[in-house]
Amino acid sequence: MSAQVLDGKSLAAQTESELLARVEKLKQKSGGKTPILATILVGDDPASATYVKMKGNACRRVGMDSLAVEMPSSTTTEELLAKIDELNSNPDVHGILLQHPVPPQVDERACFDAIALEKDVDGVTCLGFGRMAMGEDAYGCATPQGIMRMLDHYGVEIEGKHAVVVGRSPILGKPMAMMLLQKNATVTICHSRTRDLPALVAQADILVGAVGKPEFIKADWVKEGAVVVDAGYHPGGVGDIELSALTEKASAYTPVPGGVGPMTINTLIYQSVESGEKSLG
Ligand SMILES: Nc1nc(=O)c2c([nH]1)NC[C@@H]1CN(c3ccc(C(=O)N[C@@H](CCC(=O)O)C(=O)O)cc3)C=[N+]21
Repeated sequence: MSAQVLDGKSLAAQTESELLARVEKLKQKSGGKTPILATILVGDDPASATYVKMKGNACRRVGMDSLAVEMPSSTTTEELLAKIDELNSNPDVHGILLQHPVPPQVDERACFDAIALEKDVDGVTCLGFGRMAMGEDAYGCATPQGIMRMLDHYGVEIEGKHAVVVGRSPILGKPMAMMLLQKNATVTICHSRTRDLPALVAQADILVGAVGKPEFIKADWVKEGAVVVDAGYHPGGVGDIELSALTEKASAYTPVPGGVGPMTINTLIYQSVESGEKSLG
């Protein structure tokens, strides 16, 4: 049997039309105001610049504005902290995205954590993570939250399932594991020191590839009927999982491109609209 495609691109497009209506309503209520997402790009990495541009474009498609902040690759932690402070106290800004990665001299964790909780629509702060992990109200980290929204939309059952997350990065694997745990999955987190990764992957009812290495997870490790989520994004349109060989074996999978990527951006925009509604509505 061939697998169900968890189409993130079409779900994101469908959600955008709902968001457009919500932003329109907010504008009427607030005398023409619109939610604003501030995007911060530090340095001149072309891939990061492209992603940030895509995020700004998505804002405009739903009728929001974005405020694009660009800082040179020589930026210090202090300079970036000062910029974040300024955006925190700007009442017209409802969300702040600090694009990862920042240049090596910048303390990325300190800068993420300087983002005010109510503006942390990308879900990168320790406080937001901790609240989410405890089941308290917080904006979820964009990529894993986008994956959760997609699993929910396509009716993938999570409770009681064995979810195996390969990768433990601060804005992907770690929050992903906590979100799946929150939905009552039994969660295994694998990483670079894990012994016998293939044997653990083979146990997954839900497999999440979040290692950042092209096709690192092999198709023949995966259990028949697994739900396969590929959060990797690499040049040439491949993910972290050998997906082409899985379209018959998995029960469902996220394509690359068109799966997790569009849902990441959509979640950032979705949460920015929510933040705008909280302060303008
Ligand atoms: N603070 C922070 N938050 C992030 O969410 C964040 C980040 N930093 N740094 C980099 C990663 C990467 N990321 C992607 C977003 C969209 C696509 C995406 O839409 N990809 C398209 C293909 C895009 C293309 O290359 O044409 C797709 O998968 O269909 C991919 C990757 C967000 N990230």
